Amino acid sequence: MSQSASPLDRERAHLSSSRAALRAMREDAEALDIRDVTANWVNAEVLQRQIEERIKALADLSHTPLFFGRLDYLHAPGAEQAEGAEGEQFYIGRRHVHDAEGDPMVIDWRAPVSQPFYRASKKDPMDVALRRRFGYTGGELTAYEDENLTDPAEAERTSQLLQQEIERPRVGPMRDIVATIQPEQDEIVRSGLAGSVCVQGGPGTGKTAVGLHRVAYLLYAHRERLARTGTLVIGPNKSFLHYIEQVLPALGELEVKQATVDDLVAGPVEVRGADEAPAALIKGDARMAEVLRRALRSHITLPGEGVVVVRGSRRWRVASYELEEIVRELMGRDMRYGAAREALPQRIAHAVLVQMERAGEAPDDRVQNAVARNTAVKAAVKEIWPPIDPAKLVMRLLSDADFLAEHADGLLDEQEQKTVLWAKPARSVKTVKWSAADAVLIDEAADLVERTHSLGHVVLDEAQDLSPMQYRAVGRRASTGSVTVLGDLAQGTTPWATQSWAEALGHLGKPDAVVEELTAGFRVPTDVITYASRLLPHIAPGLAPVASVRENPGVFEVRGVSEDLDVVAACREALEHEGSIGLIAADARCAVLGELLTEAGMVFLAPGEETTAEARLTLVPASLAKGLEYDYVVLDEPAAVVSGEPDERTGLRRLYVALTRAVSGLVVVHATALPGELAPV
Ligand SMILES: Nc1ncnc2c1ncn2[C@@H]1O[C@H](COP(=O)(O)OP(=O)(O)OP(=O)(O)O)[C@@H](O)[C@H]1O
Repeated sequence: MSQSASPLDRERAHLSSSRAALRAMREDAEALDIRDVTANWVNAEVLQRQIEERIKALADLSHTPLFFGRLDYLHAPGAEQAEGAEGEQFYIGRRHVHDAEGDPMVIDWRAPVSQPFYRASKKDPMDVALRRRFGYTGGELTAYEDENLTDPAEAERTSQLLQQEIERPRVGPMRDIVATIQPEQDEIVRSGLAGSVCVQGGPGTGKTAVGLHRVAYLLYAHRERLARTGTLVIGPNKSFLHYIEQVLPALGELEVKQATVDDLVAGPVEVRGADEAPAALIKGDARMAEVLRRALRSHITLPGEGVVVVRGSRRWRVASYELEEIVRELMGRDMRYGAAREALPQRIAHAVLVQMERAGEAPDDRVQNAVARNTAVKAAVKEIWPPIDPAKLVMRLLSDADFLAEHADGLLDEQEQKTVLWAKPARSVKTVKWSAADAVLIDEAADLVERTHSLGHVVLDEAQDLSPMQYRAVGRRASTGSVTVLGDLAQGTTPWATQSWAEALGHLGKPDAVVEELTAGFRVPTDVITYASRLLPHIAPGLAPVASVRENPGVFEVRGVSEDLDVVAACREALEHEGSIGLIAADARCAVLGELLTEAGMVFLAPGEETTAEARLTLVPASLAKGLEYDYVVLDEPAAVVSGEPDERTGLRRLYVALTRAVSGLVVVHATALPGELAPV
């Protein structure tokens, strides 16, 4: 390229040579012939799968630019910052691209040299002279914007490209924010794997985005370790998981599992029933963990008599006091019920071996194993430390008033015990209509019997809604790993929603996690968030309102209407704007509104379904709105959203969630009076 080419042309040239380099990398991967290098077919399969994944990861996605930024360092990173040391230029993108010589063309955003792209400022330029952001239109590089971080004459200003990215209308599922992660978000994204983090942030402050980028970052920085131990993202429901499922693959991470808490504990039983709130509240209380522990341990009985082991012509007797000693010792250890049960026969056998040695025999390990398998020993173990089925244990606690009373003594009062007991005792584990809270109890019991497998890192989104027992279920899946907890106390809509992060983190087993707060709002326009924040003093006193960084003032209207057809009309008006439209209504109103939309010939989707040019309207029951966003929201009948919940505070919190889903505009339509709490404060 000639020297006279414009800077934009030069950047475009770098883009096309980077694309060519990526293509070459992909072709190299495709051409790999592994037939000669692998000794057996199992290895070949594994290797082939890795190569296929690499090929997939090297795809050049036309809608995601290969790089979005450039950093011109004053000195080569890592080199002595001596006078005269040469600077270096890096293009920052979603993945590494190198040329035929192996020199980098694009650097992964997660690499240490990329960090100043997110964090450098005039105050702390981090050895960066120039930060350049690129703007794309339909895959074409069309603009760039520079910040000369070390130039004292240049004033600090907000980036227009950044602002445009934040203001861009939303269509379809959630997208990554890799080009515009903010400094305070980046600190959370890049915090170390060893520590757990908890992020409190109001609606639209980017908690979900931060959590997903953090997983991508950790997978980059600790790929091998996490490939072994695994990562998991937990979200509130299937629609939400569907909404976020594209983000990690877009960042090149295909292996992260996603689940709801219900999915985590599913397996032993099928959930077909539901609890009334008071019962669910007690079943979700952390005291239940102790009830279960006691109930399980009550099955351990101290031996009434000793064990006699016959071997050949000799009989060996382990006296009951000796057995008792063994059992007490095992009970005193921090061992799972099942592990201790497995250890017991060996302990008894050991006691026999000691006697054999005293009698002048020289038994070896094989003899000890044989004694451990002896029928008399097995029978004793079964009696002393019987096998326990976790589901049966929970079934008995919830059906047998005496059994519950015995183990809940001093933990649950009489009324509480009555509340959790089933009206009719169950006949078998299979016929019980298990509730979601029961499944969590079974999961706790299962963990008492056998340690739950722990992952390397778990991200828990919308964490404020979990019960203490659910936190414990999540916590044991990260007992040897770390967690990222994301939530907003003001959006807690379950009867057991947490009151404080310290409490939640305690139940999760991560009391030392750092609590960070995000307050800059990227979703909701100022007028809308100001209106919604009127509810804050009633639903979460003490929490700071979100400060919107959106420049677009958005559309905001509160409209009194007289009939349901006016709601349909409001949706039709909203459809005149581009982007996605959400009609949010109390769950009980959705059927009626759905019928009216159909009669009006308007196509609509369910939450989580992907919007298309033909179908941009989603009918969202208020109970499923959490975590989602739409360009324009028509919020139907706030009073019905509030009264749809068992208590007023929950109702107002549900309303707060519904009011904060809009990116560009919110129209509140109501035929009945608005809740008084929406009056100006
Ligand atoms: N740094 C950023 N640059 C551009 N967009 C951003 C940034 N951070 C967040 N966003 C956008 O703001 C919107 C809200 O983000 P997100 O859903 O992560 O917020 P949240 O805190 O989880 O909200 P809620 O509490 O409602 O679940 C998303 O569209 C997200 O892409």
